[in-house]
Amino acid sequence: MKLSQTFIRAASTSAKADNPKFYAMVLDFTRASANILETKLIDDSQIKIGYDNAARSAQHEALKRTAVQKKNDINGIFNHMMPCNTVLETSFRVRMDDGSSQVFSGYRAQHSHHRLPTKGGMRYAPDVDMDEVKALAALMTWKCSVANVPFGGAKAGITCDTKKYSKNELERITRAFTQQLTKHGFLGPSIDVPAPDMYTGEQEMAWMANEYQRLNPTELNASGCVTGKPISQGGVHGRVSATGRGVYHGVDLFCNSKKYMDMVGLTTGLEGKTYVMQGFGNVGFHSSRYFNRHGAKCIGVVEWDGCLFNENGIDIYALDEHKMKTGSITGFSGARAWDESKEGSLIEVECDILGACAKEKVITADNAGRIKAKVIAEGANGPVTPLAHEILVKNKCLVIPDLYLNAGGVTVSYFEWLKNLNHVSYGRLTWEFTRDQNMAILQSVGDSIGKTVTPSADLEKRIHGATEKDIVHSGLAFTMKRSGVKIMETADEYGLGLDIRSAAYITSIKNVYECYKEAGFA
Ligand SMILES: NC(=O)C1=CN([C@@H]2O[C@H](COP(=O)(O)OP(=O)(O)OC[C@H]3O[C@@H](n4cnc5c(N)ncnc54)[C@H](OP(=O)(O)O)[C@@H]3O)[C@@H](O)[C@H]2O)C=CC1
Ligand SMILES: O=C(O)CCC(=O)C(=O)O
Repeated sequence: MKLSQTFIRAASTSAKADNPKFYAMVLDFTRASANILETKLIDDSQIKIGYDNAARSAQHEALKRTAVQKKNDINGIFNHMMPCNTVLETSFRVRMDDGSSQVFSGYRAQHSHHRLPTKGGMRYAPDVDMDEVKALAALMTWKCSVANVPFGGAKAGITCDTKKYSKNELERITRAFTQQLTKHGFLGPSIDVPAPDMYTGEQEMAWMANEYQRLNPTELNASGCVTGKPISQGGVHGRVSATGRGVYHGVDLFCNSKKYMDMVGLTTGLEGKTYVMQGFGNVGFHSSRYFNRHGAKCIGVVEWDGCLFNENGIDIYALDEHKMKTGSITGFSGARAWDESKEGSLIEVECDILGACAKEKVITADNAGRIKAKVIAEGANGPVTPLAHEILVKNKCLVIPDLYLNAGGVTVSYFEWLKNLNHVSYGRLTWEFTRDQNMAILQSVGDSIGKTVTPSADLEKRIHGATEKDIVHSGLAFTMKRSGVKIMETADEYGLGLDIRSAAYITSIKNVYECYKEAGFA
């Protein structure tokens, strides 16, 4: 099928009430950007003849090919890149605490095998289905690629409402699903490596790793079958807060760009900016922590069961404590309850930044025109539909897109997986050596000036080598900065203005395209 025929804006046609299927929505974004990239790739292949012999003969060959042939070559690869490579839908029976049994549906989609293992989280929610898991798996491919994390994309889900099950039942559900994934070849450190997502966390990852190790007792790298584990099970420092920390780095990068802030009419820097946070789970809470630490003020929190507002700022630590104790943000005394039925949607209030950190399709063509925030931080996967995205860009809103902004989680998962394969924690081999080396430098300086040089209090704190936490934090900051800058360069190169989503997709698709192209195929 020709690319131009395939890449019709799927969501636009299926979006009467702007409620596109999630997978169609991700394909829509991907295809729109692939179309832009296709034209550029054809133009770029009108190359000048250089001096290197191998390059020259390839260039002569390229010159002989017509634009149509080039387009067909590109389409051949693009068409292979779009659909999910392999999917698993399985049902399994679990014993409940009262002795009865219940059947659950579980899904795993591996979107792209251009790099292995495939990687992506696992969510438990009452409405999870194959479409949602495929959409999230595709997003993982583009996310890993834009962040230069060497994995293909995948995602898993189990249709279940975690609030209805005991801890023992959740453990049996997780172990049973792990058995299914293992049996069908959808789990393993070199095949497919899940991680936390909505309503899963360290505990579920620990059960999964333990079950996989039980089923594969001789597998040396077994603990690398899943990331987001507790430290005692081979986890890495910093994974729990990594997605939120990455959200902060991405928002900080764009908010410190005069060019982007001028486009949306804000001053640079996070200091003094107000924000509303939708979703106060792992991603929402940790993003808020870093926003606050850098001077931003949380004026509203939105959850499915209630909303809070305080124009003087919400103490997010106290709110977290309250949610831990009561299971909900409602009833928190540090802010007033916002009544959406009378006051309208809280995500539509005047603020600088809206953190969309709950779930997909929360901003659609129906409410996009009423959003007043100048920056939307997509901590969640897929919070904005394609039609809403167009409206927001037209209204001069900077949407920092999911595939880039929430890549901090998978980036640190990558570090955890490497730690598991290396069987050694970060910093262990250099800790003492770095201290001795730094002391030797001070001694040498002292000898040459004839004085004893003692380390300052600050140097004393860092005189040892970097800790695991230091390495993870700096690796994450570097990744977010490098990919953010690359996306800005792509936006400039293609003249995309505030359409950072297309810039991120183009950057990402191009990486995967080059990987397939250079690998060749028989
Ligand atoms: N965890 C990770 O590392 C990563 C997660 N993401 C994405 O971030 C998003 C959130 O995930 P995560 O924080 O891990 O999940 P959590 O389960 O920790 O948190 C989800 C939060 O959103 C709230 N919520 C659920 N539905 C709604 C709704 N309709 N409106 C407002 N709030 C709602 C939940 O409330 P309650 O607790 O009361 O039910 C909860 O506070 C998802 O899209 C996920 O795919 C992306 C990258 C990595
Ligand atoms: O940490 C990971 O492997 C994946 C996290 C995830 O599911 C996501 O980024 O959406």
